[in-house]
Amino acid sequence: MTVSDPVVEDVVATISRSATEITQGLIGRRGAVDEENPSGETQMEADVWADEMLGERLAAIDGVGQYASEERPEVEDCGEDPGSSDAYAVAVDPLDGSSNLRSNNSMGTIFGVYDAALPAPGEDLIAAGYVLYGPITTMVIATEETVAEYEMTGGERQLIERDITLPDEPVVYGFGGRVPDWPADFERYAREVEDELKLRYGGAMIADVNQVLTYGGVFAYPALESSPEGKLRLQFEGNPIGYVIERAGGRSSNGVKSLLSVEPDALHDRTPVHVGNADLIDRLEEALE
Ligand SMILES: O=P(O)(O)OC[C@H]1O[C@](O)(COP(=O)(O)O)[C@@H](O)[C@@H]1O
Ligand SMILES: [Mg+2]
Ligand SMILES: [Mg+2]
Repeated sequence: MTVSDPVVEDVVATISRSATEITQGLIGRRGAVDEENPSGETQMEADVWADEMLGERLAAIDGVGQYASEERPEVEDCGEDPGSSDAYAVAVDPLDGSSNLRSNNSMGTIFGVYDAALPAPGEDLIAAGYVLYGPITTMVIATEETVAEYEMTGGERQLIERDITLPDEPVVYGFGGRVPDWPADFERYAREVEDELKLRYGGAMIADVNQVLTYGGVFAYPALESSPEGKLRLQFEGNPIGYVIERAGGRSSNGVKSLLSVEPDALHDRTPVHVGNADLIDRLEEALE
């Protein structure tokens, strides 16, 4: 199944082809480099390498006017200005969960295609999705039409399921941050959820969110006492994942409202992230009031 917008299809096909190379290229790139990304986090060799590969390939697509990534400070202009023409902007988290490289656990690649110049609110997304490097490599793509899952074989994607929606009965939860660093109102909510659902937390948002999409439940990287904006980045993580989960019938929230309606101030803004079954996110917002 191809995506009906040709530019989005090109973006998706480019990421699909790169996914196999990324899994193979992780070997030998599991160490840290002596640099920090714009969020002040240590970069791994594979973070920098995957960003360079995806940046070069995505910027070369006709109709992609901007490329931005978690790993580089500024938006790269690569053609038309997305704010004033037919071009789109692509925002990428080249490797999500790269601290899992050393321990060889799951990771992902996240992308969002915005019909606006970056930074932009998630309401300007026209497509978003992710690659999950698990025991097999899969891809989830959300567009205005559908949410679909693919298995990746040798750079080609094979449709497994379309019109994916979150199961009605939630099963799993995963919450990031150290418990003593959780604000008291979030901790009270977490205690309730713990009684109802099973813990699944693996340290890569994509892997944890894919469990929520598959089994139903809630994923959060909440506001912390030490970091009221949480850890995850709105443009590269919060918005794309909020879009996927909302397109699949769930809800996203920064604690107050949909992640997609948050106006960004800067490219690398962080935000508390909560996504999952609608009633679990409604309860979260009530708990944080
Ligand atoms: O190590 P922690 O605090 O549990 O953080 C894990 C979270 O941080 C992240 O790894 C941040 O993403 P990056 O690896 O892209 O920086 C998320 O994928 C994950 O949910
Ligand atoms: Mg990430
Ligand atoms: Mg990353």
